Amino acid sequence: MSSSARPVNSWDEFSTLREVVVGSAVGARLPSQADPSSWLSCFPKTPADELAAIPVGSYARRVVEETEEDLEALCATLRDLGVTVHRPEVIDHAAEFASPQWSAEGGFHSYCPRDLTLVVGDTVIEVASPMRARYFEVFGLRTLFHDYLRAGSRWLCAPRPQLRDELFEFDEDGLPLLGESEPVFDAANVLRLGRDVFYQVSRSGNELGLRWLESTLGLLGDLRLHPLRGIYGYTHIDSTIALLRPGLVLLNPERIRPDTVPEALRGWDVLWCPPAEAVAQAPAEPAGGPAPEALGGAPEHTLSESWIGMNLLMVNPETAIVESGQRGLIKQLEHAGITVLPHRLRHSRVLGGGFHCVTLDTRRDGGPEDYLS
Ligand SMILES: NC(=[NH2+])NCCC[C@H](N)C(=O)O
Repeated sequence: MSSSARPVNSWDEFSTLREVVVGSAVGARLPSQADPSSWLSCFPKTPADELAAIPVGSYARRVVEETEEDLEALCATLRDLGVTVHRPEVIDHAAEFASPQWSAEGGFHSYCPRDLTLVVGDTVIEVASPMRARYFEVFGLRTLFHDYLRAGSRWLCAPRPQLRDELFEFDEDGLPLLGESEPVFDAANVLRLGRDVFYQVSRSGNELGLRWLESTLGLLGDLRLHPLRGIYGYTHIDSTIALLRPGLVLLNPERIRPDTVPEALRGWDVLWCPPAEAVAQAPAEPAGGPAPEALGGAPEHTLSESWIGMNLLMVNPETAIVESGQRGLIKQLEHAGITVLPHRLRHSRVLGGGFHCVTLDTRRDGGPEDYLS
């Protein structure tokens, strides 16, 4: 982890990228789905009687090694573009841990730094994720956050969540829901647009989490928080909406219709994402990894839907890093004047993250602009 001499500054999803964290698949594992918080975060559409068929534990060696290759290629491209790149320190995701109310047989991964940390301007915000297995994941970034603090950044943490069983509710079909017994949300439920911030209320971010973020943003400046309800009820917002540049947004047509485009974005030009193109996922066979139940990621049990293909990273308002198999999307972006740098991310569905998920943009050129007037 190289120390950073500059404080964070990140107000949006598209201005020129200067510094970033790129996640890691080292030690990645799928936690037991017997835990309601894992079931809620990982397979919320899977009925209880099908959960047992999902292999848990360490991901297959091939998934990890190929993902690390893909992430290293991403890092090389970003460094060639002059971006300072950080990686998480290795966390023992196999370590068991517990709170007075629950125990976890192990962690998850450090593949998606986007999920647990929100950067708004000069402030690092550690969020309160509803997923128990992720409770200590952010510790892999603490050395970097200490550097940011020394460099002048502000650093806040959401109320430490208890994640008691009462937070995890179930619908009439017995499928998991997120309750309101305490404020919780993943940072990937949030998109930043200068002085405007979008928060998706869903199974990965509740109304109390929205209220806490609203109260906190009020400390950071004259910011406007836009709740998004009824668009996508599941995990994270970044395979539903991608802010490409001021005035241009990529939307998921399976989740948003012209008449349900968020009010604040009406008047923006919309690219409707073409159907996601299947990317070969790891086979189900174990790879002889350390764990007998090594997870290959049977295609029917992936953490992300196919729309993860629209989960892209803007490195500046004219340049995007997109999964190379998404040929229709690449053509559409290029037609909109965006240069696409295609990259592989072979196990994005198995591991649950695309190029926006696997990055945390800590310094960009933009500021608290008003892009909506
Ligand atoms: N930051 C993230 N990990 N985002 C992943 C979102 C994936 C979303 N649940 C989908 O299946 O489309």
